Amino acid sequence: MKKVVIANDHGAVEMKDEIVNFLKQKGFEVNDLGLAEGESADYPDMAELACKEYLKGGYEFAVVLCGTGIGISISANKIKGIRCALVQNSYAAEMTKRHNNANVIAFGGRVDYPEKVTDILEAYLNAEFEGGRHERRVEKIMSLEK
Ligand SMILES: O=C(CO)[C@H](O)[C@H](O)[C@H](O)COP(=O)(O)O
Repeated sequence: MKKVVIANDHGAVEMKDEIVNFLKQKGFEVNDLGLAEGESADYPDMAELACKEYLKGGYEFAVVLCGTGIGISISANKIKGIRCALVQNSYAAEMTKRHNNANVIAFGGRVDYPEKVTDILEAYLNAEFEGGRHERRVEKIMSLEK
């Protein structure tokens, strides 16, 4: 079964639950490392949890969420091997897979999106990395870690 790991801080519990249910309906096994209602944590810690678990291998991608998605995506992108995209709509979600081959996708639980967040995630799921000139650019992104 295809696996996904997900984590959230207290700013995105409801949205995390919506995404977990959606991914399960899509046939993913979801490793939910995030918070439930009433719990609280700092978003860099939740980014580290999800991304380090993802990097162990066996996962298709990871999802991270905080109130805006900003803090947790900044944190995720500090971890070697991670290309985290904070996406605002389906177009960005599709393109970050096609062009950046993002391995982590971030959302903000307190953000008003123009579409259902699950539709945005679906655009990412349905897209494929194009390779070609984008491979070279992704390699350049990764070489910035050195
Ligand atoms: O960090 C954030 C934005 O970059 C997230 O929105 C966090 O969820 C937010 O900082 C949490 O703030 P709170 O006052 O502890 O609810």
